[in-house]
Amino acid sequence: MTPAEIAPKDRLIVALDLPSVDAAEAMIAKLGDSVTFYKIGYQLAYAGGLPLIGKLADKGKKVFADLKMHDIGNTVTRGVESVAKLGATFLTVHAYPQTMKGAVEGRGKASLKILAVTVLTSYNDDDLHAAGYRLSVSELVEARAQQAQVLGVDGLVCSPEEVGALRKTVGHQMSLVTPGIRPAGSATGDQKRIMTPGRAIAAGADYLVVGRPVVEAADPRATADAIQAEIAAALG
Ligand SMILES: O=C(O)c1cc(=O)[nH]c(=O)n1[C@@H]1O[C@H](COP(=O)(O)O)[C@@H](O)[C@H]1O
Repeated sequence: MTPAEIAPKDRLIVALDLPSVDAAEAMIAKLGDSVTFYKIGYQLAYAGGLPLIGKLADKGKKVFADLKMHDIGNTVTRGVESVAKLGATFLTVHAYPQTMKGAVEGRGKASLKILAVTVLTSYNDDDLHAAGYRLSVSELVEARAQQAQVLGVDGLVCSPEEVGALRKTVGHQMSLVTPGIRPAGSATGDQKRIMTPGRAIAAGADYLVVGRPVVEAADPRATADAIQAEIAAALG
């Protein structure tokens, strides 16, 4: 699917960062038909949330399995083979060459798309240096994007700040999925590389991942609707 073909509504991915399947199902009911795409990450997956992938897919929703895999190549390959049977649209792995290679092998011809997490949006240059890297965030994102493209990865997770440069590197063949989204006035929390929904879309992001600003809102549905409206306006 080319970026222009993604419906504005399908560009918002709500992160179900919630402590239980019951809490997630209550949030899904609250959001109703406002939200078509959900993300299941560590908190919900480790609380028994993986079967929700199939349940949501059966209801016509799309699911991003944010399992951020990283292990020896063979283990990643076998793990991805298992996830490919669950009905998810996207699966994350960390953007290390062996990991990405193993993930692409595990995906095979399945419909699951592999997203490589370039540099987490809670990191800045100082955090990377503290972790032992010599490159800046923008340099490491760029290097990993090039490696991901060569290895046949389907898309990248990056901050909206890198989207403009990455489009030039990978064109429209790879989906660019951006967390670090903060509607004007919402709390930043632990995110360091952030943008508003409208600016992220204008920068060229295909999908926006939003967690706390929606699931911790007093009215999650109204917040999701407002983000959808901002996305639609930015697309013009
Ligand atoms: O892979 C991700 O989705 C991810 C990558 C990244 O670099 N930064 C990031 O925040 N995320 C996820 O995106 C979501 C952002 O949540 P909020 O900060 O609450 O909007 C969380 O579920 C994170 O795990």
